[in-house]
Amino acid sequence: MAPNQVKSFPSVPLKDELDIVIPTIRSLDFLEVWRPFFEPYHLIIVQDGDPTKVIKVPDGFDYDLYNRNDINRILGPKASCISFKDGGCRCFGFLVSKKKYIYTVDDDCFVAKDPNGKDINTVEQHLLNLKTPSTPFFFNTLYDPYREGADFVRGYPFSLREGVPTAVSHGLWLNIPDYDAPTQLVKPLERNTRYVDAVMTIPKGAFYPMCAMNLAFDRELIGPAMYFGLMGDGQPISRYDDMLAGWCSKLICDHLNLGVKTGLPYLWHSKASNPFVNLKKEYKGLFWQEEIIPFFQTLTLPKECDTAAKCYVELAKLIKEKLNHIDPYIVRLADAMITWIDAWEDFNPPAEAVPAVANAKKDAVPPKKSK
Ligand SMILES: O=c1ccn([C@@H]2O[C@H](COP(=O)(O)OP(=O)(O)O[C@H]3OC[C@H](O)[C@H](O)[C@H]3O)[C@@H](O)[C@H]2O)c(=O)[nH]1
Ligand SMILES: [Mn+2]
Repeated sequence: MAPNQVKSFPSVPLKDELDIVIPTIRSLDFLEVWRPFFEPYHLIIVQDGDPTKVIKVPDGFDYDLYNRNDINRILGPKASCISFKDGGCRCFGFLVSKKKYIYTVDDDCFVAKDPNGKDINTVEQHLLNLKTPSTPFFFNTLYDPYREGADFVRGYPFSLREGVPTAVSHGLWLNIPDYDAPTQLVKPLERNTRYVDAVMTIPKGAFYPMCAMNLAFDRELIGPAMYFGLMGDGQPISRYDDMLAGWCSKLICDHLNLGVKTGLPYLWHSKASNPFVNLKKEYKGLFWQEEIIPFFQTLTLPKECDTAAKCYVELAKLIKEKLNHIDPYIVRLADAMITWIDAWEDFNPPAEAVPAVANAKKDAVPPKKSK
């Protein structure tokens, strides 16, 4: 069946293909409203903050919960690359998962309703987005041609209609939009009530502010690039975890001819974090990005970089070399990017890796398992 004939998607949960990763420093009570959609899946919960705090997981969910002690024990010195006191700690869950797809969601996000009043199954829509091709080389004005009731419009080159594999599916949010602190401060009461029934491929060469609140990706295609940086405690910046991963993953997707989609599904984001606290955390990013983003926009990776991991190592080197004048932190970040790839390959050995390394991880002490 040609990809543009994929019009619907079995609602049977693909529990062997996807893990759900949740970073939390608060509570997991939100899982109750997601139960119909999440219960079939394995959850990887990354508990941030005080590891002695007991975070209750509602009964009936299959999960592994990792706190900071687990991360330190499992990664050893390489744990230094995982943020503490920042939602970016979630990338530890991406590392230890063994599934093809990841869905990551924040603990203040709830099930939204579509215009017909139907609960939105975000997992199902993300899987549809990821399992149908993207069209980064030529924009289809009727948006995603692989969706029910859509197709390629007149003039769309037939040579491009197969599309490319989709690596990232970026969902959106009703109610509290993902605004930066200055915008939150001047528009504290603004709520997003606009449901746009569209999924579109972000064109090759265009970057975007990737938000991790409602995000899915193909680990096998782009997992190594989904590092959420060194943020939070002990770092000069926070809340740019997903932005860094967005810049890096989009550059690498463009280089490897992989696609990134944004749009449906929506969820309901309920918690507006404190804009004054957020400003303190993210302000350096507001002006650093004015220099970092043009760096990404003008960067070309060598053609020898034919995997996400190889691209990422090269990118870390270039960031260290070209951006270190911004702040000494950039050097630490670039080094942490390399540590991340080392840790990634410990858990996800490349085909030619020595089996002994892979076995070493089997001896790692298991985390707190579900009941
Ligand atoms: O120190 C921390 C702070 C938060 N978390 C967990 O991360 C998730 C997001 O936290 P929060 O809802 O407070 O963030 P927002 O202000 O809504 O903005 C988010 O936008 C999307 C990205 O996730 C971004 O990183 C956030 O800035 C939530 O699950 C918290 O429990 C944490 O683990 N450690
Ligand atoms: Mn939030």
